[in-house]
Amino acid sequence: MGEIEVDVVVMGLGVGGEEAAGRLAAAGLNVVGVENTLVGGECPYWGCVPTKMMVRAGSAIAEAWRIPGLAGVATVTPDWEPVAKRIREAATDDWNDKVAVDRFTGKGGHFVRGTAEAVGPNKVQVNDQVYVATRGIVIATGTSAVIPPIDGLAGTPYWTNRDVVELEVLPSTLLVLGGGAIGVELAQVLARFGVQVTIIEGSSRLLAMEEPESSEVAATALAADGVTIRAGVHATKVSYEEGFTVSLDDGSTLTGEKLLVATGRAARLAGLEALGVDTSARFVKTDEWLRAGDKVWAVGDVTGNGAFTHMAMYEADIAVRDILGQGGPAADYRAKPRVTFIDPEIGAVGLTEKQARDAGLDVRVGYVPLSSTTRGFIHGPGNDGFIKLVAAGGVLVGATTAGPAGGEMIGALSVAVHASVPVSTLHSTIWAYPTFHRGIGSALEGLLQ
Ligand SMILES: Cc1cc2nc3c(=O)[nH]c(=O)nc-3n(C[C@H](O)[C@H](O)[C@H](O)COP(=O)(O)OP(=O)(O)OC[C@H]3O[C@@H](n4cnc5c(N)ncnc54)[C@H](O)[C@@H]3O)c2cc1C
Ligand SMILES: NC(=O)c1ccc[n+]([C@@H]2O[C@H](COP(=O)([O-])OP(=O)(O)OC[C@H]3O[C@@H](n4cnc5c(N)ncnc54)[C@H](O)[C@@H]3O)[C@@H](O)[C@H]2O)c1
Repeated sequence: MGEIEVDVVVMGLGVGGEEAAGRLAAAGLNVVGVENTLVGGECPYWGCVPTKMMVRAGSAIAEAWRIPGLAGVATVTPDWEPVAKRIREAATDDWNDKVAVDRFTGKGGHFVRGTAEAVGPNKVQVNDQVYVATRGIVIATGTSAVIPPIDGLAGTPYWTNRDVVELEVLPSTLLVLGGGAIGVELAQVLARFGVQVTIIEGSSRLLAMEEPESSEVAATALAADGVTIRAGVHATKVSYEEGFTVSLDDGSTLTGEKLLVATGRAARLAGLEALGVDTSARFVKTDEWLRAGDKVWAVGDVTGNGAFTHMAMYEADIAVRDILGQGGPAADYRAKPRVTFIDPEIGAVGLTEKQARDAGLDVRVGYVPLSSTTRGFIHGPGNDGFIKLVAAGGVLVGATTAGPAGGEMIGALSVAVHASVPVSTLHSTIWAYPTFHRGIGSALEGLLQ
C-alpha cells in the first residue's frame, strides 16, 4: 500500500471538520478531508437546520392558536407534508452533499469519501490509502446518539433524531426517552402536529442541566401543548410488537406507536488509538489551542466542550489559527451560549446559579418574569418566560433568557459575560422600550439590592 504525503488530514467533515479543512485548504495547505457520510455532518442534515424548520412550523401553528382574543378567529389544520418537503428539498437536498463537497474542493481541498482510521501518530488510512500528515491531523468525528443499555431496547426498531427528521408521515403516538434539548424540541413540535407525546426523563426535571426555572417553563409549555411528562422515572424494559411497551421503575408501563431515544450523545472515538488519544475516556481531551497531542487537534462535539454548532465553529477557528501559526485568542469557555428552541425559547450563557455557587463564588441573582415587563404585558398570550442574571465579583457569570425572543435576548448577555462588562455599566445602559430585552434592566435591579 502506497503512502501519500500531505500537510493536513481532517477526520470527519461535519460542522467543525468542514470549517477547519476548508479554511486550511483556502490558506494554501494540501488538505485531505475525509467523510464517511455527508459533508456538513449532523447539523444540516439531521440536527439544527431541519429541526429548527420543524420548530418554525410548530410555532406558526401555536401563534395561530393565539389569534382568538387577540385578532379574531383562525382555523388551523396542521399538515406535516409541507414540513417534510421543506426539509427534504430546501434543507437537505434530499440528503445529498454535492454542494458541500464542491464547496470544499472549490477551496482547493482534496475530498475522500470513506472512514478514516489512524494507523500511526501522523498517518491516516482511508479505503486502502495511507496519508502521511506532515503538519497535523484534525479529529472532527463528532457524536452519535447514545442508546442506553435498557433490557430489550437494542432489538427494537427505536428511532433517533435521524428517523424523526426524515419522517414523511407522523405516528399517532410517540414515547420520547430523554427530556434534554432533543427530546423537548421534538416533543413540542410533534405534539403541535397532533401526535400524542410522552416524555420519559430519568432526572427529576426536563432540561436538567439548565436553571430550574427553565425546566419549569419548559414543562408548563409542553404540558399546555398536550405533552405528558414523566420525570424522575427510569425505563427498565422495552419490548416491541406492532407498538412499543416501556416498563418504568415505578411499576407502571407506557405504550406508544414509536419510541424516540434522545438520551444524549457519545463521541465517535473509533480508529483514533494510534494518535495517542485515550479512547476509554468519553471525549477527546484538548488544551486551550484544541491540541489533543503532538500535531493532533480535535474540534467540535468530540471534545465534549459543548455539543453545539457554534462551539464546533469556534473550536475549528482556534485550531486553524494554531496550525497556521496565526496566534490570536485561545479557547475561553466562560461564555458558552446555548438556546433550546422550544416555545418559549430558552437562551442561556455561562454558569447557572447552582454552578456558580458550587464554584464557591459569592453569587447575586437578578430575576424578572417576562409577563411583568411592559413588552410581556403587550404580548399577552405566549408571553411565558423570565430573565435571570447570575453575578459574582461585579460581573455577570451567567444568564438565562426565556421567552418569545429568548434566543435573541441572550446575545446581549453573552457579550456581557464574555467581555466581563461591569454590572454597573450594564445598569447604566439604555434598553429600548418596549422590547423584551428591556427586561434585562429590570433584572439588573435585583443584583444591586
Ligand atoms: C436533533 C439535533 C438538533 C440540534 N440542534 C442544534 C441547534 O439548534 N444548535 C446547535 O448549535 N447545535 C445543534 N445540534 C448539535 C450540532 O448538530 C452539533 O453540535 C454539530 O453537528 C457538531 O459538529 P461536529 O463537526 O463536531 O460533528 P458532526 O456534525 O457529528 O460531524 C462529524 C462528522 O464526522 C464523520 N465521521 C465520524 N467518524 C468518521 C471517520 N472515522 N471517518 C470519516 N468520517 C467520520 C461523521 O459522519 C460526521 O459527518 C443539534 C444536534 C441534534 C442531533
Ligand atoms: N437547540 C440546540 O442547540 C440543540 C438541540 C438539540 C440538541 N442539541 C445538542 O445535542 C445534545 C444531545 O441532545 P440530547 O437531548 O440527546 O441530550 P441531553 O444530554 O441534552 O439530554 C439527555 C436527557 O436524557 C436523560 N436520560 C439519559 N438517559 C436516560 C434514560 N435511560 N432514561 C430516561 N432519561 C434519560 C438525561 O437525564 C438528559 O436529561 C445536546 O446536549 C445539545 O448539546 C442542541
